Amino acid sequence: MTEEGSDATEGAAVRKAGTAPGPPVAELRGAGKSYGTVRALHGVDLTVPAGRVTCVLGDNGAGKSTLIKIVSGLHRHTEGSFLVDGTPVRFDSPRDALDRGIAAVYQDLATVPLMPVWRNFFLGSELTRGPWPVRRLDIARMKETADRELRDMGIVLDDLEQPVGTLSGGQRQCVAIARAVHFGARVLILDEPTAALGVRQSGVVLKYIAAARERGLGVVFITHNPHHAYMVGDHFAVLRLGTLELSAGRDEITLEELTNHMAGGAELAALKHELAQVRGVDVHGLPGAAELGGTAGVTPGG
Ligand SMILES: Nc1ncnc2c1ncn2[C@@H]1O[C@H](COP(=O)(O)OP(=O)(O)OP(=O)(O)O)[C@@H](O)[C@H]1O
Repeated sequence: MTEEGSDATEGAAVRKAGTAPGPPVAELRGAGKSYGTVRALHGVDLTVPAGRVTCVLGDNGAGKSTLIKIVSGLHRHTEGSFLVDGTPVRFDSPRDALDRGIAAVYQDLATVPLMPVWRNFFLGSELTRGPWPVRRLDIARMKETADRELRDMGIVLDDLEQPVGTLSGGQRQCVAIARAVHFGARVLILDEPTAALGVRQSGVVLKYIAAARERGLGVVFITHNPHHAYMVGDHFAVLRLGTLELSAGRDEITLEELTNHMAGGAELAALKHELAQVRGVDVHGLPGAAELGGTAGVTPGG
């Protein structure tokens, strides 16, 4: 695969700015989910417009997985509402979500490592030719289509016959993104796509996130990395203990403020104070309470 612009910093260059967001494809209104007595998510408002990257950030246990499970049809919300194209929905399965154009790409991708790239691209939706009962796999058309779709997303592989397991983690994510786009996704949910990747591979994935947006998809980018989020994000939602702590457009928040929100503001200041008592720990680089208060103008949860 040729990886153009594979430096993470180039992600910033491909971020589209200044155009009006498309209509919301998916929308959560006061949505929440309880597992028995555990309230994993509560009162969350989130809009996923076409042609925009909506970043959902949060620490471990913040509720990110629960949120994507609701939007991708794995779990049903137990409070508030979930709308697709302005109509309230309740999905029974990921298949229902896919039928409405909502596709999720998970960290542990559902690919078969030993199968060629083109075969994985069409896994479960193989093209066939000829009449029943002599219908056969249309290998030529699958290869040609996979090649075209990958190229259209700027992904050039030397050999589509290579097993998908030989691709890097970033390349596999890209194939999964191109696949979702080909099969008609309008909303792409990416669950921590850069979590296990180095800087270079993360840059590649960020580039394809931007490419999906350029093709008019609404992208939900789940991450705990504010730097990655800020390179491509148009809107930022920070979850904390199951509620929306912050919801801000790109022009309403700086990277520094977003990072401070993710760091847990007051908690980090308390941690700094505590660590300052420990010999051998340098806390000079950590922001103090004063620096962490700089998010005025951002509407929490708005
Ligand atoms: N099936 C479940 N049954 C009971 N509690 C659950 C279930 N799934 C999640 N929770 C709880 O809901 C809360 C939110 O979890 P969730 O997995 O959505 O967070 P997360 O932000 O995705 O975290 P991580 O980054 O660690 O995956 C946690 O307190 C978790 O323990």
